[in-house]
Amino acid sequence: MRFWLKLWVRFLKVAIPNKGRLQQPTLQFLTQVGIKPLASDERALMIPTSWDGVQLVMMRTEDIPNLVEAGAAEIGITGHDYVTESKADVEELIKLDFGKAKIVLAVPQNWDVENVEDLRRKKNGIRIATKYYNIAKEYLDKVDIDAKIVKISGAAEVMPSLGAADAIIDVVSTGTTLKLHGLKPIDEILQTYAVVIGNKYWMKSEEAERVNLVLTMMKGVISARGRKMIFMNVDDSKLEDVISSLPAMLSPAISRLSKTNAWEVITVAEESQLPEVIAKAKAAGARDIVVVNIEKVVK
Ligand SMILES: Nc1ncnc2c1ncn2[C@@H]1O[C@H](COP(=O)(O)OP(=O)(O)OP(=O)(O)O)[C@@H](O)[C@H]1O
Ligand SMILES: O=P(O)(O)OC[C@H]1O[C@H](OP(=O)(O)OP(=O)(O)O)[C@H](O)[C@@H]1O
Ligand SMILES: [Mg+2]
Repeated sequence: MRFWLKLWVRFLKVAIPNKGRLQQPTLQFLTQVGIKPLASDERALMIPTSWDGVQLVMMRTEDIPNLVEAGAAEIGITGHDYVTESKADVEELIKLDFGKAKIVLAVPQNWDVENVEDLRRKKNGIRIATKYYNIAKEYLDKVDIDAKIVKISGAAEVMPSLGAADAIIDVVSTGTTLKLHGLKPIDEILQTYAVVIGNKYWMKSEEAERVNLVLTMMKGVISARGRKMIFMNVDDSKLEDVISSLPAMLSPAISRLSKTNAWEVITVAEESQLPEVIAKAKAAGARDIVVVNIEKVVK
């Protein structure tokens, strides 16, 4: 690698949304990872962090795939929809558990059209407003719908009532915005979510070690989400029964309590299974049950 490139990567740059829906959950996630922004000025676009050598670069969510491909940042957090739309040559490295939504084709509620076959038969040559031009084009070709794409950069739902388009392709989660504008979804095109992406060159370079450490910690946070650690005390006579009632990543850990005939049993469980796990352990003879949050699970 050229010397000046080596100097340039003394900072590992992580591109994150400078505004919008993904910004707060991204900052919260990075703080759990150990990358806490250290900036006082809200307008700063390059921000040092608590992880020495790691810098945050604030960018528009939809620009992040192309900028990571170009090497402006080694890794980035953006939406899977924008990675697909941009056709950027980047690697999708970690699927995150926020920013979940769907891209759908929606038409006016009062149309006698319930699915894409109806649309093809009844409404030829319609205009479809969307900010996802490439996703729309590929989809319309695949389902063989003859339509004109009206490229806009947001507020798609209002276009049919303004007469600027007949239907839309847009992002939906609760469906409230579609309903409010007299529209109904008739086909799902793509599931989207927030995702960590990486520049392909850096992933293979000698600098990848530092990038990989950040990715390992990120995966650790995601694995820990939704899991709890459970501690309990168990008398010797009940130990076998309690252990066989418990889930664990491998098997529950035990350690002898001093000056007693009892054990401390430690295990990990999915948060959703917690009431059941506690009920079973208690019925089997466990007591003094303590549940604690897990920060990271590094595999
Ligand atoms: N209604 C929604 N519910 C949940 N997630 C969504 C929703 N809309 C979008 N997203 C997710 O959030 C990401 C960013 O959304 P979007 O492009 O709308 O930007 P934004 O953060 O709202 O900012 P902007 O003001 O530029 O629209 C998308 O890539 C998608 O994964
Ligand atoms: O199905 P719903 O829960 O109603 O969500 C859908 C809305 O969410 C997004 O807008 P966002 O709130 O991100 O604002 P934006 O239009 O400024 O992007 C999207 O553009 C829809 O308008
Ligand atoms: Mg939005």
